[in-house]
Amino acid sequence: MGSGAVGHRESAAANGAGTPTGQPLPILVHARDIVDAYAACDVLVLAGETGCGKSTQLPQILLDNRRRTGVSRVVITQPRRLAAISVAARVAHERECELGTQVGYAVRFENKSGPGTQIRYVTHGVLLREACSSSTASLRSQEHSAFHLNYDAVIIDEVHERDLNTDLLLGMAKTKLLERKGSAVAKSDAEESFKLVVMSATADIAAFTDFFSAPCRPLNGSQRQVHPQTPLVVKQLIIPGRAFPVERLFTEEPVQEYVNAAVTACAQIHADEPFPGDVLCFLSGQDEIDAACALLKDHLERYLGKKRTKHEVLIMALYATLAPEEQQRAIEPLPVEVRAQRRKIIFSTNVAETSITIPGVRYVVDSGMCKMRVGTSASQSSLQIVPISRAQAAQRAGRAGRECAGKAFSLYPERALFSVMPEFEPPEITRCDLASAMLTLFALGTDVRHFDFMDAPSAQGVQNALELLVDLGALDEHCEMNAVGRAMAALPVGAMVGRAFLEAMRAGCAQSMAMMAALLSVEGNIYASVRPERRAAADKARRHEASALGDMISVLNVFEKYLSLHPRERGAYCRDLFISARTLNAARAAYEQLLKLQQTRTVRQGANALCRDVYRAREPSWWSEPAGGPRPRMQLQRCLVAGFSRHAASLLEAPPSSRLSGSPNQTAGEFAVAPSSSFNVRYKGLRGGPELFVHPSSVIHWRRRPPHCILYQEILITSKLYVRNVLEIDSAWLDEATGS
Ligand SMILES: Nc1ncnc2c1ncn2[C@@H]1O[C@H](COP(=O)(O)OP(=O)(O)OP(=O)(O)O)[C@@H](O)[C@H]1O
Repeated sequence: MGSGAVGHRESAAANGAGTPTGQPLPILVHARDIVDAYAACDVLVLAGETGCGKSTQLPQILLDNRRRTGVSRVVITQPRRLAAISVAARVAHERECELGTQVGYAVRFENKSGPGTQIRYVTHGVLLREACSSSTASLRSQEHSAFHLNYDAVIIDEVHERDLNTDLLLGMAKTKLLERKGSAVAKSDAEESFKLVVMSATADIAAFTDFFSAPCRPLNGSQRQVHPQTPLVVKQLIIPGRAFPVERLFTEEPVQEYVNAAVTACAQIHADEPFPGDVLCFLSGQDEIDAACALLKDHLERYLGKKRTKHEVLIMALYATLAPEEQQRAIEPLPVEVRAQRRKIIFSTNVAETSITIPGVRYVVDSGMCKMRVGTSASQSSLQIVPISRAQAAQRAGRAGRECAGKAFSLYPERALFSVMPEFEPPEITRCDLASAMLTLFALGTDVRHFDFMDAPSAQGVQNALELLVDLGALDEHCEMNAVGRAMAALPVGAMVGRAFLEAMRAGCAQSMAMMAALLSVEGNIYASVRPERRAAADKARRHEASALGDMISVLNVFEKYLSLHPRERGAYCRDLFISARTLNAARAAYEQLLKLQQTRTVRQGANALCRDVYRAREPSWWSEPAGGPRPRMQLQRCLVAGFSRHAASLLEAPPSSRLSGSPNQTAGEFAVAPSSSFNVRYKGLRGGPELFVHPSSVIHWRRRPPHCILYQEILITSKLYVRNVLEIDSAWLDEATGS
């Protein structure tokens, strides 16, 4: 291929890199412009309509034109694991190679790529961890940032989502590129010569262009310049045209009950719109999706009759925690021969919002709502159901026009796009607990105050995170990272879980805590969602393994039993207990990784330093077992307290019929026959804040008496502030752990 010519694989065309109608994807028409722009810049900001071919084609264009681009190894990030896996599978198919060879993927706890992989799809988090883990050498140097990536091209896809990891990647990559430009030393190795592409269908491309064109702007406004800064060459490219039009329809007025409205809309589409054409309906979370599946089934059976419903409609759910086989079933097309009389209706969270193509989908129903994590302090961090942004609405609608013209039915009036929805969702860095992000930065040798954020976190957010990290012992009183902090940063779990893990290493219960930490860190519920008619059976089965100490210990019981079984028996165990085999399998991978990490020097040094530094002022015997020997699980509970003390709450009042329990370990086995009235039992966070209620899914509701003091993993805000994944504790342990 001569200079200026743009390569295009025969195989890609043969395997569907074009549209089903045979016309090339818009991005392929502009391949030459892309190659030219990429060759001439440090950072390429690329925008193009949903479905124009960015995620699947761009890495291939760069690779197939390597003589001009110099790209022989490219990494491309996706916000979610489902997208990383499914797009990698599609590209492997287009390039006629086995997934994991030339084209592969890596998501947390799962790697399907090898040394020969040239196109690697990863989640943002995986790329960040890769950059950090190869940073040790650089940390010794004060001259350069410790951001190392062994790729020629780094593509950050769906950059409009602006999750925490994306923002860290953007800042680190910019600093690295500026350092390279300013450095007099010529670099020859690949990691020093990567170029960056950021892309999306719905990003504010001017903001990205400005960010990369500007010199480093540290958070504290200081003029810290390691090298004289030669500005980066930033090119902006907009790919015009979309593969297929999408007609967007809106309601006249806002709907009151959007789950019911979504079900009605799906039923109406089924009745009125021609076949073939599957429906993808966006709701905010698993509970809503389960309810919608059941409602739609009832609705269709009433109007069509059981037999016709069964024959004509396949109702499916799609969310992050679903077993991979079920996710696969939801996204794979119906056989061609049944498409003329059969329709798939998929209720999904935003896992299907960006990047992925669900073949067969022609209609989208958008509730306009999503779940978002908010709260800049760890104790107040919560999941809330909020209106989506205009960018998300466009992404959702875009799922209808992937293979042919489609329709998107929005369950909100058109005016809500401007009166209710923000243009973009607020970057996670401006609304979330920053502790884990700061650990990453400190581990990279970057003081957060010197970091070049695209959008600065609030001063309060930074303060909250620093305080938490000091409380957890990760930073000393001068905010310098110590051995405990370095160990916490090396663990692929949140800061609080990491601290509990180190505590357990010190206390001699690391194996159980590795299981617990894995369970607290995997995405998704251990308990699979159950149809209403099976709920009683599921409750009965689950109660068998449940602990009155709470949800954390109950799932640990289940996990221990699962691991003790022969792999052949595990499937049946999960089915009998209505447990998600996929989540437990992911937890097993995480558990094994944590056991390995526990042996590493950094982590061992962190656990040793706990005694030396963090507990130096305490009685040396405070950790010793109480007279009468250890009580079951007590060690573990106390270690969890050390990590989660900010998530402690005490009972405000007991229901009239209940007496307060005494010591937590005297309550085991005290389950009532039916769930208690404790749904209304109120708790108050020990650090203040609003009243909290235990989530209805908690085993705490099976107890005769609610516990006096609890820890929780997270807050979920729906009609009330619910705490989820609850553990009973003794309030005295809090004083021990916090040294008060
Ligand atoms: N798994 C698949 N099955 C069938 N067609 C697919 C599949 N994946 C992609 N395509 C086709 O390739 C086109 C481009 O997909 P791609 O994901 O590259 O687009 P994109 O520009 O990244 O979209 P978005 O901005 O929505 O992520 C789709 O519109 C669709 O026609």
